[in-house]
Amino acid sequence: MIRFVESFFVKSAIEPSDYPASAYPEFAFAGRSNVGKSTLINLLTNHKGLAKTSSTPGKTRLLNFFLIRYKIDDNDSSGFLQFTDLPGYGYAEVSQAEQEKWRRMINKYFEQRKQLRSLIVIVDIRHPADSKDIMLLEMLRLRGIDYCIVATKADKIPKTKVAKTVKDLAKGLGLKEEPIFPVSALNNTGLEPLYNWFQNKLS
Ligand SMILES: Nc1nc2c(ncn2[C@@H]2O[C@H](COP(=O)(O)OP(=O)(O)OP(=O)(O)O)[C@@H](O)[C@H]2O)c(=O)[nH]1
Repeated sequence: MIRFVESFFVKSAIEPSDYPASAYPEFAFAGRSNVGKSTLINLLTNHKGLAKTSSTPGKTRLLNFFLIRYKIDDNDSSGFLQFTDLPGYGYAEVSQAEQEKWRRMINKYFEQRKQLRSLIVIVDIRHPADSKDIMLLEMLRLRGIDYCIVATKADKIPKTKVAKTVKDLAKGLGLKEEPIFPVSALNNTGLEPLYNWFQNKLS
């Protein structure tokens, strides 16, 4: 199984000319503000302070690039990949103009970042598919960008309801073959299928 054994913050950027030049396979994380994006990055990398976490929505407004060293035990291989933490979208107090700025920033990233392997779209398991999530998925489909969904905060609903909630969410988001992974950062559950997914994307 793949493990992320070392992780480093590389830089923050807005414009493509400032993106780090390295061409390692890249995975980007996106989602509405406060869904638990930073928490998920920290959990996956087992590095608490890597992405800043905060209970105040809308803290992440830049693209943050991270370098990750991975190891795969099964075949004794290792290598590097990059994570990009994309700014959160859809916080309540943000104006139309700010949202348009966000769309432009993200579109530029999708256009320029040829090493982008896949996007991890993060949603809160308790909230039905939101128009902002759907808009992002449409952008990805139009560009033919691969993605999966992570439904965070699975601990906030009864265990017996997780499977049905995930099914409804997949339907609401218009998913076809794309996987959806329920995860709880509080209980540290649901990560193995996601690690598996990363490993498959690298092979
Ligand atoms: N119960 C529970 N709380 C979680 C989980 N994941 C994240 N949280 C909490 O949700 C809040 C927001 O988490 P963040 O990781 O800062 O969210 P974010 O999406 O990075 O937020 P922005 O920086 O605003 O984009 C924090 O209080 C976390 O502790 C989870 O799986 N379960």
